[in-house]
Amino acid sequence: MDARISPSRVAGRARAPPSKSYTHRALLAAGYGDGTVVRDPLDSADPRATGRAVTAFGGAVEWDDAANAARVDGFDGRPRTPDDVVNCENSGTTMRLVTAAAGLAADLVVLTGDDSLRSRPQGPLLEAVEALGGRAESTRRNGRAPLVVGDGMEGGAVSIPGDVSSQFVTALLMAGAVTDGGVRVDLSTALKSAPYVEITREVLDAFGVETERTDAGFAVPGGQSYRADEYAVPGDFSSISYLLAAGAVAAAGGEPVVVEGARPSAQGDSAIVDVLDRMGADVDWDRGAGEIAVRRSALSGVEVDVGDTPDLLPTIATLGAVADGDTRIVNAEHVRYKETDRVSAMAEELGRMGASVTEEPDSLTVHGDDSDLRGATVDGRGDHRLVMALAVAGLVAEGETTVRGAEHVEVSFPGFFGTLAALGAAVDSEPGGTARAE
Ligand SMILES: O=C(O)C1=C[C@@H](OP(=O)(O)O)[C@@H](O)[C@H](O)C1
Ligand SMILES: C=C(OP(=O)(O)O)C(=O)O
Repeated sequence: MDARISPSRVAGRARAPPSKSYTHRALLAAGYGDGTVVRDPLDSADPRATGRAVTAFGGAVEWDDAANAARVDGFDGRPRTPDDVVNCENSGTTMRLVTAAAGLAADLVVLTGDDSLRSRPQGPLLEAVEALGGRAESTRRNGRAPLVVGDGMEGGAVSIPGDVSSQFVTALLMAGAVTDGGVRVDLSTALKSAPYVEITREVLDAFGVETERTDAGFAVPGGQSYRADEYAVPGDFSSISYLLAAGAVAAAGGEPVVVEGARPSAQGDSAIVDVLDRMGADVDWDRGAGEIAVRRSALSGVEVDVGDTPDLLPTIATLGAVADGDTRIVNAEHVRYKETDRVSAMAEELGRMGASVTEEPDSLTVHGDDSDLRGATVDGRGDHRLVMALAVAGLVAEGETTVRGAEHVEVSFPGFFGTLAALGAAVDSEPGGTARAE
């Protein structure tokens, strides 16, 4: 599906969708337990994949849209061996978290995913599961899915790199809690995306599962049970970043875009508020009310370290194309291991729209002074974050922008185009008309 975006002004209130990261963890934690109602879950493609894995492991997940809840019956401890392969589709979080869970199964579990997911690195996690006494192999012996995992992983200590994916740590902590001996994860290189491990620890704590920071990494004592009657998911700051960016570049003169559902949590991506502030945006976060207001203002380039916040790179790159001066996004190599290589994909696609961008292995610099955004046909490359960041650029490009593969917003923010339209953006994301709020 194509989305066509014409230059627009936006204003009004919008609600952030619930957090994808919290939803994945809550569904799987509920699966490790004996039953939980997950309130305000993100009902989108990636959490649905985690929900199906919980079901395959012997639990049950009922999505109740009317009640805004997912009712989970857990498999209570070690998962049952699934009857069929587990397809994680496009979701890296699902594949990593489910790989460690599968390591606990008595027999073998086969995990696969779409083309993108089967190209993403899993090797260090497979080695860790093997070091803990399970079996974990890549069928193509290239460290990528399809995977064959199982054979009753036990507890113990493992060393893994921290600069490929923090999801390996999350996965081992979640599974380690139900082993007899617990799991200690020592990091052999500095941890990137570290706030995501704090999200994990926050969710596990809410399910009564204790974790620890150690000198070399993290540990989880064994013999624990996941227990929570209810768990409520907060709003998603990666999704919020697109709405705030839309307001910062395209809000109608003097009028704010107000994003609701922005309560403080462990999400590193709340750093988008600080990034916008440093760029000169008129942005105000009322933490108590969970609301962020942003008005359009002149933006200036800044340097942003995305070591902790890889998912913000596409949003910041778009902001950089609108700002004056250079926006340098550094510490970004791990952003290449996502649904696409987002460093080079954003360089190329923003380049098609007239942005001047310099790509280096670990950084992306957008030269705002040499960037004059013009409408173009750009390719979302099957990556939800590219689609959303390029759509925001389309709000201020001269002429019409067509984003290919717009349906991929389904992964994390299914209502994205409707939300933009309700704010007043001229967006046509369906055959037969331009959606614009009255
Ligand atoms: O654990 C999570 O929920 C996530 C961790 C991050 O990945 P990495 O740890 O692989 O950087 C992030 O990019 C991803 O969108 C979600
Ligand atoms: C990288 C992402 O998610 P995952 O790793 O779960 O595919 C993302 O949502 O940007």
